[in-house]
Formats: sequence, C-alpha cells, structure tokens
Amino acid sequence: MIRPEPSGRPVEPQCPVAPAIRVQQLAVDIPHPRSRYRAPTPALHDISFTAPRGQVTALVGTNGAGKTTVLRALTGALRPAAGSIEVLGRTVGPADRACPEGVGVVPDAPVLPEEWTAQDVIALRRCLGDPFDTSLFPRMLQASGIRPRAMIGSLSAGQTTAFAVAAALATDPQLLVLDEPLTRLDPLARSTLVDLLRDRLTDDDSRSVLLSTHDLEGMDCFVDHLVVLHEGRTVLEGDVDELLEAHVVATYPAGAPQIPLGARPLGRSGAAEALIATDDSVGLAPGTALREPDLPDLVGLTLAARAGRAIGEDRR
Ligand SMILES: Nc1ncnc2c1ncn2[C@@H]1O[C@H](COP(=O)(O)OP(=O)(O)OP(=O)(O)O)[C@@H](O)[C@H]1O
Repeated sequence: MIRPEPSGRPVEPQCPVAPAIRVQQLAVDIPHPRSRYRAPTPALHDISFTAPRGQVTALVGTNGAGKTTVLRALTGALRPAAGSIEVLGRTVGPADRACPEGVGVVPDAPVLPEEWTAQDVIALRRCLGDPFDTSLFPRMLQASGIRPRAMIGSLSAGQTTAFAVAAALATDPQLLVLDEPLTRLDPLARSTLVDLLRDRLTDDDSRSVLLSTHDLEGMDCFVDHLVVLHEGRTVLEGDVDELLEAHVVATYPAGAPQIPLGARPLGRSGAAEALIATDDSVGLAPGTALREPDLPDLVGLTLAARAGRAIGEDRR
C-alpha cells in the first residue's frame, strides 16, 4: 500500500537494490572428468555469503578451500547440487549455464591463444556482437605498459593478468569476477592492478568486484568485504571494518599456558599471536580465538595491519 506523506503526496515504495551476489547453502559436486557413471567429487558443502553491490568482496581461503569452485558455480560453469545462487538479482540455476549478463570474468589461467594480440580480442568481440569498448581497451593496455601489437605469449605474468583484466573491463561489467588475480604478480604489479581496478570502479557506485585469493597482501585497503572459506564451507563473513571492530590481536609470550591452538607463532621467540572475537556480531562467541583452520593467518595479519596494530604487542 502506498501511504501519503504528511504533505499529502503519495510516497513511492523504496525498491531495495539486490546485492551483487547472494549465495545460500550452496553445495557443488564436481563431475568426473572422463565418465558420467563415476562418482562426482563433493567440493562445496555449505557456502553462504552476500557480496554487497558497489563493493569489493574477497573470497579468502587456503589451497583447496573451494574458491575457484564457488566462482565457477557463480558464472554458471558448474551446477549446484543444493542451495541457491543469485547474481545481479538473477537466479543462476540448473537451467542457466551461461555466464550471467553484466558479469566480466578473469580466470586464474590465461585462456587466449599465445599468438593473439589486442586486435584479435577486439575482432572476436565484434564477431560475438558483445558490447566492447574498443577505445578503452587499448588505453588500459597502454596504462599497464602493454604495446597494442604485443602477442599475449610475449607478456610477463603481471602483464598477462593486466591484459585479461583490461579485456574484461572493456565489456563494462556490473560485476567483475577475478580468480586469484594476484598469484603471479610482484608487489609493484599488484599495486598497478589495484590502481587499474580502483580507477574503473570508483566512478560508479553500482559496480562490484568479487576476487578470490589466498593472500591479501597489497589488497587490504581495496577490499571492503571478506568471505573466508575452509574445506568447502564458509567459516566467516563480514565487512572488513566490522571484523576489525569485533576482534583484537592478542600476543602470547613464550610458554604462556593459554595460547590458543593454531595461534600464529612469532619468529623464534616462542611468542604467538591470535585474533580474538570481542563481540558475537560475526557469529563467534566473545573471547573466542579465531584459530586455523577457522581463519587463515593471512586474514588475521591483514586485519591487524589495517588496524595499524603492531604485531608482537600485547593488545589484551
Ligand atoms: N576437476 C576437479 N576434479 C576433482 N576435484 C576437484 C576438481 N577441481 C577441484 N576439486 C576439488 O574441489 C575442492 C575445491 O577446489 P578449488 O579448486 O575450488 O579450491 P581453491 O580454493 O580454488 O584452491 P586453490 O587456491 O588451490 O586454487 C578441492 O578439494 C579440490 O580437490
């Protein structure tokens, strides 16, 4: 029902903007590569998270946690065995195997032929009839120091990633999905990539990014929302700032009796550090230490670094 304002004018009901991604209780089994009669491998068991619209969400987890499988399910490459996936307000279901419209994808390995140049990518996009910004693409390549006529096979690892990111961004995606974009990059190439993404994304509040990584180094100030996976399950999710507020970094001296299992050892001194929950806003009881495998070290360290807390100090 539309209720009138005190002025007498009717108030239009607010239409809530759907999040970039909403995943609920997702389970995925990976089919056997050679035979459909052989049992599939269960890869994801219970994944739930929401990637807010207009934000950068990082899927974090150690090797085999399920990051790539989540991304493949989101882009329609793998069918959910259970649960639901919504991308840009549209359900990605069993009948929906194509990459949802408005989504740009940068896979974790190069997929274009080595002898291709930027011109080949433009020609392919023209053939497919996809929207593709043919002036933005070479400009982004130039910003990454890539010559327009350079063959993909002649590029460095960092340039190959920058090439794939530029090709994805030229499709003007509402959601950009990047699988392990940082893995092969040195610190300088990482910051160039972050700058490239930031430039393209900050001019429009509705664009969103989902990236997977097992190492947030160099990305901590770029990421707004964290989703931590372990063994095919979501173990922690939250806004980075809220996670910071809800935790303290505690440092335990060598030999302290209360060192939590999995606390990160600090050098050779025998001291250890752990991230302790201070409220239950992220689903952990206050005073609970986030332990491996609950929370990979890198997340704790990244949060600590972002909070400006020196590692090695007693914070309790
Ligand atoms: N093609 C496949 N066949 C069988 N099992 C697979 C296949 N791909 C992934 N898996 C399994 O699914 C689980 C999740 O793998 P996934 O590649 O999604 O993890 P990840 O977090 O991306 O790891 P990494 O950081 O090493 O890339 C793992 O246990 C893995 O062994």
